[in-house]
Amino acid sequence: MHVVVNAAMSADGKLSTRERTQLAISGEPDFERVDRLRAESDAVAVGVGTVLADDPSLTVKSSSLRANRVDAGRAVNPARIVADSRARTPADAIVLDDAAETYVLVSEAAPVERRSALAERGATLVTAGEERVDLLRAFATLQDEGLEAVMVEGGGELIFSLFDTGLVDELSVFVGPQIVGGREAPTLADGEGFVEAFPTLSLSDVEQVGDGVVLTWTVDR
Ligand SMILES: NC(=O)C1=CN([C@@H]2O[C@H](COP(=O)(O)OP(=O)(O)OC[C@H]3O[C@@H](n4cnc5c(N)ncnc54)[C@H](OP(=O)(O)O)[C@@H]3O)[C@@H](O)[C@H]2O)C=CC1
Ligand SMILES: Nc1nc(O)c(N)c(N[C@@H]2O[C@H](COP(=O)(O)O)[C@@H](O)[C@H]2O)n1
Repeated sequence: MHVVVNAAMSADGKLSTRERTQLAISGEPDFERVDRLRAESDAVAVGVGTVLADDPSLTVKSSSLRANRVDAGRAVNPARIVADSRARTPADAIVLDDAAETYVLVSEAAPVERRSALAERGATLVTAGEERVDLLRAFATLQDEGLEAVMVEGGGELIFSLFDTGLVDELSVFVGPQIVGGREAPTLADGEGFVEAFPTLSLSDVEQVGDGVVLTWTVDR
């Protein structure tokens, strides 16, 4: 499996505001780049915090990119993955529509009625971990399901955990020209934070995109 994290952050490293509502950091040229990345992926992953905050669709927006996928014998959209220990994804969340297959990663602690509600909406549930999703085990199951190229869009809690478990191969970040501030505002990597054994990165590309810059790194092993 190859895991790419892609996100957009302000110049001060924030993914959104302290109110945790969706913030347009990048513009059209970056959305097109993100759309291409999605189109190349077998699946697009987010944490349930992003589902609750943004209600994203995580689908490919360009009709020609969708057509290319179908011509190549792939599903019209990549699958969607939500890390959601307690199955809090609302039954009417857009990620549960029929535009793509959706995997919800849950823990043993997910209430039965919540699991049933998601299964009724067509989600495939992957159970791994007692209280919180065990990402290593869950991603191994996803790989067994044939998902090789996985793009992770956020948010900061999920991104930190993926670095913590050593699952990330590549990181690309659009850095936009604004300061958001706020000690409670989500950053690219939140969680508990590292105090030692920091994951290190090797810069592979720098590209100006619109009024920002996209930095691409590979993760050192
Ligand atoms: N600018 C950008 O590119 C992006 C911005 N965002 C923004 O980020 C914010 C949401 O980010 P954030 O609040 O960090 O939420 P996340 O999307 O990272 O979701 C975090 C939640 O995922 C669940 N989860 C399940 N298993 C794990 C695990 N092993 N490790 C970590 N989390 C796990 C947890 O909930 P539980 O314990 O219930 O399972 C956790 O609270 C929003 O404001 C959104 O707008 C989001 C994506 C991209
Ligand atoms: N690339 C990018 N730039 C921003 O400024 C953003 N706020 C985000 N957010 C991510 O995009 C998701 C929305 O996807 P849909 O348009 O609904 O398909 C959102 O949930 C974040 O993951 N990304």
